[in-house]
Amino acid sequence: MKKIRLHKPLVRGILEALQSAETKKVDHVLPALLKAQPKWGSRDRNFVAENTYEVVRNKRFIQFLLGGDATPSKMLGAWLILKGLYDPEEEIFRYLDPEVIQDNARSDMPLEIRFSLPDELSQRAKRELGDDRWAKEAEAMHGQAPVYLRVNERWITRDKLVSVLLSKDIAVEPVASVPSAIKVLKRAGLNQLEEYKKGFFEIQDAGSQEIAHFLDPQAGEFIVDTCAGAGGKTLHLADLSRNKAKILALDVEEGKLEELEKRAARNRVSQVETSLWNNDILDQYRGQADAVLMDVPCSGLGVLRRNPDAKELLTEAYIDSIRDVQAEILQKYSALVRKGGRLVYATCSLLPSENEGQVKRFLENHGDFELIKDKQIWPSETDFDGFYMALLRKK
Ligand SMILES: C[S@@+](CC[C@H](N)C(=O)[O-])C[C@H]1O[C@@H](n2cnc3c(N)ncnc32)[C@H](O)[C@@H]1O
Repeated sequence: MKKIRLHKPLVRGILEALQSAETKKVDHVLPALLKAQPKWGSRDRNFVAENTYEVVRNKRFIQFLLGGDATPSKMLGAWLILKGLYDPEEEIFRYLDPEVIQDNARSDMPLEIRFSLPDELSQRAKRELGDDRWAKEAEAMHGQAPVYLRVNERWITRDKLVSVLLSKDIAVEPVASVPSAIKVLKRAGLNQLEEYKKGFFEIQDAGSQEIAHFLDPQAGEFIVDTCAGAGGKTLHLADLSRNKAKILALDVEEGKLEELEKRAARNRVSQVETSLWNNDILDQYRGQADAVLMDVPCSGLGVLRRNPDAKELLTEAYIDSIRDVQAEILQKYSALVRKGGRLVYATCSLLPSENEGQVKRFLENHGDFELIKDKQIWPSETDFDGFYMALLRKK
């Protein structure tokens, strides 16, 4: 195997991140670590970030290569060997045999090991989706997630933003099937750009963008976004309605709504009001909303590749409990929809029990609603994250 020299501080940086990631979320660990190294250039930063994420994402697979549980140091060594980066001078490669590791990687192994999935989660997905569909989706969701932008069409057209970004050497292309989406072909410091600071675009998966289009907000409407979080979809609804719909953004977490308000200021959106969920909201707005978006909490199975360390948490018990929350939100907030009004129920899950199953159960108990259309976005067919959305109408 070809030997190369690895830059020691970078190897130490990855190791430090991996050690911290044993007890903390990798999303929290990495930014702090990179911030403490202002002298690293963008290539070095990418090298550290990518390899940290990859080792976390491939944990079970790497353990298989090493014949069992292993230290972060050995895991990183094995991973770099697989990528063809081998430096026998480096401590992390000591006691590792590159040939054995490469042979092990070529051997037959179940999908749960190949894609580092917990057995319980994978069994559930197979039961609900069937083996073939799950195999395709697990593979599609295994790698690094692509980056997409959502253009704020109130401020700039998509074509114009594409040409501005290309002129700055940022490789991008429009996404044919989603009118607001641009795919970023090579990672770049997007949130440092003047265009971002001016609110010309947000960073948002293309599948996620389909949800606001599904609701089709109109100027003059009163819209409630019941699970607004930090406002990814709220802001898109505001842009599509040309900032002319009145939007009430609700959530149960204050910190997220505060973030939404900051983003709304950057997007120059003025028609959004935020509120923590409380029972008075129902009394105040019962039967008044022209449209309600329920972007409910879910297993997040469709966004696994963005949260490589979250999959361990997706036990049967957790998925069942989150389904109860979804049913409760549907039941409770549907009272906000006016007669003839629209309701969009959405998740970032692939599981029918969180998706069409929930909608079916809701319709069985709510004869005053009807299903207009629904859609499942499959990562394997789109390279977007996996989302489900259903458009219902109150009769
Ligand atoms: C899928 S996330 C929403 C993402 C957000 N719409 C966006 O586009 O960025 C689901 C949100 O539901 C919120 N949530 C959880 N339980 C809730 C409840 N009972 N009522 C309202 N929101 C709830 C969570 O705090 C979380 O922000």
